[in-house]
Amino acid sequence: MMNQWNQEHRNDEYYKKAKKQDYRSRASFKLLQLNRKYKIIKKGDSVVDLGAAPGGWSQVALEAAGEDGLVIAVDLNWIKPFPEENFWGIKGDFTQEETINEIKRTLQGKAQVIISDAAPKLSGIKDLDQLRVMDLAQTVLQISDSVLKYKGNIIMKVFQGEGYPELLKEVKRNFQTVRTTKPPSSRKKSGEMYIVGRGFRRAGKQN
Ligand SMILES: C[S@@+](CC[C@H](N)C(=O)[O-])C[C@H]1O[C@@H](n2cnc3c(N)ncnc32)[C@H](O)[C@@H]1O
Repeated sequence: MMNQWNQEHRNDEYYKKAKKQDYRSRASFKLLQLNRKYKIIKKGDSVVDLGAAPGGWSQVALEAAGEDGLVIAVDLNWIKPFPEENFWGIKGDFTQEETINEIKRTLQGKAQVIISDAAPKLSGIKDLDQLRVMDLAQTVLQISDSVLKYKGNIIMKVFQGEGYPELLKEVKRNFQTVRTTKPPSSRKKSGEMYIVGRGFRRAGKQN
């Protein structure tokens, strides 16, 4: 018998839309809505998608960046490849240096955009989970230091709680304009928030 979560999920408007429009996840609509509002990904952009499986955000990024763009998708889990030649999947842990090096090798330069919908495995212990969420978000910021182009953009998922104000401050130090937002397709009862940063301005990094 179907449990309550599955039942609610299947009745969900965005779940149905994702099925109908051939998106791999309902999460696709979050990036669609964020990108429509903030114009983060443009044609020809190189995009690094951190925590990308099963690939719903990558699909949207591929559409937004077009055939002259590049999408590199990284996840602990295998991501079924897309037919587009400008898609590159990496199975790996982005907290590990070898994975970062593989991203850099594939990029052959730097990315205009980093998107991260990454979420750690939850233990159910609230404080520990918040710590893991914040650790992962800090790692995403560190990756932007070496992977993102000067004036590049970022979208990252976070959960409000311990460590969130400090993280937000750090994003504000690193980007010219920063917004926090919850797209309409993000479930109201979910504590997730998205930080949108534009204009990466790390000192001395002009490329
Ligand atoms: C909510 S899902 C992403 C959904 C995706 N944006 C989509 O639209 O299909 C979060 C993903 O983060 C991945 N993840 C969490 N920690 C990771 C890490 N350290 N390295 C790589 N992927 C990670 C998980 O494996 C999971 O697939």
